[in-house]
Amino acid sequence: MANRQDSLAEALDSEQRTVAWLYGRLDVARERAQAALREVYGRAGGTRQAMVEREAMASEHARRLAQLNAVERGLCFGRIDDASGAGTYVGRIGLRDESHESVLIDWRAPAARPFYVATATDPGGLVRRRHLHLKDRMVVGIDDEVFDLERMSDGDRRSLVGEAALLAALRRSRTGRMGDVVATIQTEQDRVIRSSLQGALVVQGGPGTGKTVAALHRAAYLLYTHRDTLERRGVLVVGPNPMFLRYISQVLPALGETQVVMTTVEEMFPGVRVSAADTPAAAMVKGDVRMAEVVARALELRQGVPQGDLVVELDGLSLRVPRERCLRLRERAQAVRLPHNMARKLYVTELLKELAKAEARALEESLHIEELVIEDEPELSQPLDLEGDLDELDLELASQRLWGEPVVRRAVDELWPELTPQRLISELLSSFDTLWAVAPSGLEWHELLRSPEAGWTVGDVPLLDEAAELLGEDDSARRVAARRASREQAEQELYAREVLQTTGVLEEGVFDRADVLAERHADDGPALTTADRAAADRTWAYGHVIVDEAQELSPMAWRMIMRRVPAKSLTVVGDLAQTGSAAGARSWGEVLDPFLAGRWRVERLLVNYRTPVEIMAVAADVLRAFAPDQDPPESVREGGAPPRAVRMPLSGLPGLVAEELALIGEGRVGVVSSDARHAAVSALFPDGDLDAPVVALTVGQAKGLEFDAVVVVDPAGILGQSPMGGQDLYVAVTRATRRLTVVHEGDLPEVLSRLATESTT
Ligand SMILES: Nc1ncnc2c1ncn2[C@@H]1O[C@H](COP(=O)(O)OP(=O)(O)OP(=O)(O)O)[C@@H](O)[C@H]1O
Repeated sequence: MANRQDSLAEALDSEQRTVAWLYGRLDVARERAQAALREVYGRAGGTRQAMVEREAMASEHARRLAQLNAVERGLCFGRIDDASGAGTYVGRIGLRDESHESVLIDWRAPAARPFYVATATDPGGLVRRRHLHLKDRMVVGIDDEVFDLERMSDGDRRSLVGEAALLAALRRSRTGRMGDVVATIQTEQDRVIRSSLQGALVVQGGPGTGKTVAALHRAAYLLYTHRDTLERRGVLVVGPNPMFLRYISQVLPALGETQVVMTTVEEMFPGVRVSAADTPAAAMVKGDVRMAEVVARALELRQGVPQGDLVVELDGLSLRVPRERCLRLRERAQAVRLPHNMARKLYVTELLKELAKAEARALEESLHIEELVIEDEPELSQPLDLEGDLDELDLELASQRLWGEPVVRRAVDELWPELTPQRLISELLSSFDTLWAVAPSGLEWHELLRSPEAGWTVGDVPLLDEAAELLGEDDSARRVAARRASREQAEQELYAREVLQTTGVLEEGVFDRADVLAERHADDGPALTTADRAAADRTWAYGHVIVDEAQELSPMAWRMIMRRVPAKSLTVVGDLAQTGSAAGARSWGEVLDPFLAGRWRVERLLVNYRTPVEIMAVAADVLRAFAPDQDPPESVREGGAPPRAVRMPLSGLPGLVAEELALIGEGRVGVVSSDARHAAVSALFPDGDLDAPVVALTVGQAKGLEFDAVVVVDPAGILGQSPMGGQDLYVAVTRATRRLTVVHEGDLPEVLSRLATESTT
């Protein structure tokens, strides 16, 4: 025994020396990046070109420095030994020694792959995989997995240590934020992470199978492997709600990646803030793919269709353009297939010419010129043809003059108005007549009717996006402004640097400088990084898009997402058994085939790293009842507290939650209730944000999150709140990592009968 402990101490000691040395290399790399950054900012003046180059170099050094700072915690977490006895260290970043030999392998590099994929049956040349546990810069633990004991030295055999690193990681209390799992990525997850950038990858898996965490590591892997393409085009992560984005917000920065744009469907239309909710029936209709046709037809109704002849009264003249003529102009404008606001220019130009001719005709009529006969001047006696005499230049001048007349402008605007997406959609959804005229039969369009003042809903966002595509955006003004802003920014930076230099602040260190830069980034000034520019631009084409909780997206939302990624390089992450939205997915083929025609692949994750076996048994009952074609995942953890049901009024919740808190120690409690009970429950736990010990949520908000203990309130209400109530209950009971309590006032739903009700106070 003593012998074994000595060996362990020896092994820890030896690893400590290596780890300390690796941290030394990290410090050197940081000093170099700082010096390089300082040197770039120290350079004075120069041409604009030189300034631009300097800015690019400074960004690169600053990025490197940020990356080196991000990897401080757990720099090195693994070691793989092959039969030759050589050990390779795996860490969050790659490092080299003075002679440029690799001393730490980046977890994303091909050489690190054996660390993740070696198994007892297929060790891939490894004899041992070792996990190192660090606290600050100290090695505090070691886990070994041996693949070939025969080929290990005696010393190494004696020092074998083995609490599974994965289980240790899973046992930790939840902090309210998802952490990275670089040290314990499992083989099936590694396949997801390193799957090719090309095409669409669907990651289907039950709750807690690590879909989200694998997708985020995949983002970091893709950025590492295809840095050139993806830094230019950017990577977008779409999550289900802002709370979820906050929950996952620390994963990528901890992996040294800060340039990924994260958003939700509700935030995907710049300038629109969602403030209302749809009924399930309205959400269903808004998400129906036929809404694309509804929007297009509503727009067509706004394109040059007068009720009768167009008549404009101007200075006592009636300018008349026959309806037939207006319709022909409309046909011509539509034939060029430009977006509405651009085709408008064509229509307006032609219509003004028609009005100019109409004016000439009206003038002729008013003067009765055709009746004028001058005896000796037969030339002049010809009936005058003012309209026929107008040449192109006359028409143009007359058009310009007419365009200056408010009455003409009003008439033209009426026929082919310049529209914003907001106006088109708001007017569509609040007009019985328009909806009635444009909706295809079978679509429950009356569910859409709302007042013109109603707030925007999540379901409106894809409709607005659809409208924006059809309307087109004249972004020339924006591009000119961006160019101007970029010039101003370069000048401001030069000024800031000169100020820093003259005041000597620059010499105090790069972080002072970085602060100045950060301030500038926060300004209204120009966006500098790809991520900044992409996030502000609705029409940005991303290099890769990751969609999480993808089963919730409606067909209309998919159309919007697909526009953001013309190359169709996507990671689609979800679980068809958890679909809560009435407009959500029932099968991946149904969702993706309209865009990808079968060109997508699926990876399945089957192991649940979150929910203990005992709780998963309850969840499996729910799944069997409501989605019998879906299989629950297999839990790796067992021995959790038995899940329970408690019958009691809501007033008893604070006491019960306090009990749960005491039982889990450092961790966090999530109180997940039906929509109907949410207001009352959140009044009991008012300051529940993600970092608080207790947070009250609806099922929709809890999607994708996890807590040490979960209290599900009003299961019957959850089941009844929408046509997907069964799936909602499945989501609610799969959020716990350790303890599950179901609180009910009435009878416990049959599907939860496995839970014995504890008390009836
Ligand atoms: N390889 C791993 N090592 C350590 N922890 C892991 C690993 N894989 C997953 N986990 C942990 O398991 C939990 C569930 O992961 P995650 O949230 O990614 O699952 P999910 O499939 O997205 O779940 P849901 O469908 O419920 O949203 C997280 O705490 C995650 O950190």
